[in-house]
Amino acid sequence: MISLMLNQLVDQADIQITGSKSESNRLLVLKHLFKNLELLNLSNSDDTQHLESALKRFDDSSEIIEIDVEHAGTAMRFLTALCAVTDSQTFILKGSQRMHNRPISVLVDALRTLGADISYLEKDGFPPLKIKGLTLKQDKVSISGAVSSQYISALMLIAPKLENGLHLQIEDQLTSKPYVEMTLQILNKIGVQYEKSGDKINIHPLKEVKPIAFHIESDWSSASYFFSFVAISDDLKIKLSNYRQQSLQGDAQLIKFYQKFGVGVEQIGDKQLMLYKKTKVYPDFLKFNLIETPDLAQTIAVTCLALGIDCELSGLKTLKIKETDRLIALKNELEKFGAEVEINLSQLKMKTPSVLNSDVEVYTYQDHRMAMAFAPLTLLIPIKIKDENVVSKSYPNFWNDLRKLGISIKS
Ligand SMILES: O=C(O)C1=C[C@@H](OP(=O)(O)O)[C@@H](O)[C@H](O)C1
Ligand SMILES: C=C(OP(=O)(O)O)C(=O)O
Repeated sequence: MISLMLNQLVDQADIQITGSKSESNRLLVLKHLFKNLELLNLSNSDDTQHLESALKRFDDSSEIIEIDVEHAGTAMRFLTALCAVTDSQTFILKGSQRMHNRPISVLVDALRTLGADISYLEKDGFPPLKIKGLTLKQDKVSISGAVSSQYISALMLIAPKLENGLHLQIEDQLTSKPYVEMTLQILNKIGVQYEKSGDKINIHPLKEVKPIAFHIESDWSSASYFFSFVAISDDLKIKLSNYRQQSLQGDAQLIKFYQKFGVGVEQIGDKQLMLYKKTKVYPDFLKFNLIETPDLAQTIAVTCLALGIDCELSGLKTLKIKETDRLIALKNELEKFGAEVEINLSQLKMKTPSVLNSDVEVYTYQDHRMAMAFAPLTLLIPIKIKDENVVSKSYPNFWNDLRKLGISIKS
């Protein structure tokens, strides 16, 4: 447990966040498949490190290669597809207890349709998995986009290595769409050809890529906590390095969302953004659909709480199967501060209190984003955060970076 307290808020802080974990994890898989990629500004998140260590294990000579990705969702999903096409090796893919309760049958069924040999080792539909790598011959599959976009990205990443590429038909409403776009754009940058028309994606095979250096933009989901700090502050400025307003990451939509919270963004040169407080006039009520940006839900809910803005956040159906059931976790913790929160399967409605309760201990439910989303409340009241080390899943330097704002952090 740590106690956070505002010492003396600085006028301006310079924050350097490492590369996007989503871009990093896609590129690591592609580098494994195509070799010729040089990756700059790779994420230092646990999730990326788990994937990197897992990929090193592919050279093991053991009969069965056992890989543990702990809490890393993209690593679990991307490796499932990659192991399935790694001919003549057998893998056991497992994760944390939570990972063993995050569904994977949509991806496993799609890979089986393509000819993969995958079996469930415990509960049907969930990791751990046993995967016997094969050369997959099929090239057509339909897959639901409603549960997680990561299943679709996983298939797209191995697609150029399939003999005839892959014809994907996405069924149902696609969640987290910008992550699928990101995968397509990254594939395209390394030379993979594709056609996309409505719910159909056709990815062409590619034998090899020309040597290419890829400069990974810093992580927009991690930047969200600083947008929240600026929104809650009177006049804080934060300079973020390695960001562009035009991004492969859907969470760059933060700029649009945080305009409503009075945050302005100025581009400095090619690669830096300055966040500043533009206005202190906000609406009393805000409605956002976050189906494209689920990782921003917690940050936005806490900013609303801090600014006394009642809100209705929708498009949150997938929050239940992330690091924790984020809808329940949010309701529990927002209510500790005095908010009235109603949740259903895909929505959160909040009525904010006129004064925030103090002396609150925020529980984090093994979810990095619970810890980081609540931290900006420190600008208003001292708070305590339980199991603070969870942040390393995506942003290991988070607490050190908060010290740069003038916040004292004591264990
Ligand atoms: O593809 C990716 O890199 C991600 C996709 C999203 O997951 P879902 O598609 O499961 O919503 C997002 O929440 C996750 O943090 C990263
Ligand atoms: C949901 C997340 O990650 P993943 O699904 O990759 O575990 C996240 O980082 O918020």
